[in-house]
Amino acid sequence: MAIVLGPNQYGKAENRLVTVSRNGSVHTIKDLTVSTSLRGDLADTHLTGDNAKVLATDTQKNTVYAFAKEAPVGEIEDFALRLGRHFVGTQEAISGARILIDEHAWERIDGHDHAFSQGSNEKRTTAVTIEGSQAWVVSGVRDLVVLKSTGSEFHGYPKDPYTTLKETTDRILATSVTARWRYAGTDVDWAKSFTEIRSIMLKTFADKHSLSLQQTLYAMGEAVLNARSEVAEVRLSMPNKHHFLVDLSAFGLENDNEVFYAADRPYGLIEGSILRDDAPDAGLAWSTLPAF
Ligand SMILES: O=c1[nH]c(=O)c2[nH]c(=O)[nH]c2[nH]1
Repeated sequence: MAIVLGPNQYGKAENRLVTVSRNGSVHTIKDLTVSTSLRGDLADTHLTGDNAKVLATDTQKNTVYAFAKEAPVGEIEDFALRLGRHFVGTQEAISGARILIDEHAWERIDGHDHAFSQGSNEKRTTAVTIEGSQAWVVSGVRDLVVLKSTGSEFHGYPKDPYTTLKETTDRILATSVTARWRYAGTDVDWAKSFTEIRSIMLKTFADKHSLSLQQTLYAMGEAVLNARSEVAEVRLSMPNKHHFLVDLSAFGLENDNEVFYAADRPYGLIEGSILRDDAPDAGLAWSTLPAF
């Protein structure tokens, strides 16, 4: 029996980067969380502590901030591709890179030039993987919280000795969408693609009469693939944020689908992938990302 080093990567996680671009008194801000991970010929440092091939995580952090000054950050996918290609292209021992970026949204306060409010916790995300000269881009959105107060039913499920859930033809459906979509290539208008995919998912959530959150999840992914040819696969993770009807009968009150208890846990967790059956091979696109 021999003990060997398995897959490994290293980098600086969650660099918080905020940039201000000025056009006179009109400012634009970008608020990013950037994580870098490098892979390659890294056995020596693990086995003997020889760091000759280890680009320090501190250097990786500095590169993130220097790159933000040397050229406009632009779209998160472009920034991630720049960083990943730089590390792989300039460090002989480094054959691959994984760059994760979350973009935190800020909105202008009332059209103000340089004051902003953070309206929601929603994040635009990207995960770029570089291996040699190849690149894969998986972008997405996190913490996109949505609710519809009707247009959702749930019934027809098996009743076993432990089933207490009542069937319903009218319930609240609420979730916090984590979506990741894999692009077929890298020649993409990232900003336009993001905006349209987000809006397609929201419209489908709103319009689709739901018989289960699973059906809604599939419909959202299907709608994205039907409308956006640049996307090969969509993975969705959607907690069912249950809203339980409160029993008010003890007070002689009838609850006509008006008063709910919003439970925070436990929650149903509905996850799935929707893809084209002729989608190009995923390669390393999903490596080290959560399954959904
Ligand atoms: O849309 C739903 N899917 C389920 O699988 C499920 N299970 C459950 O208890 N409620 C729901 N709702």
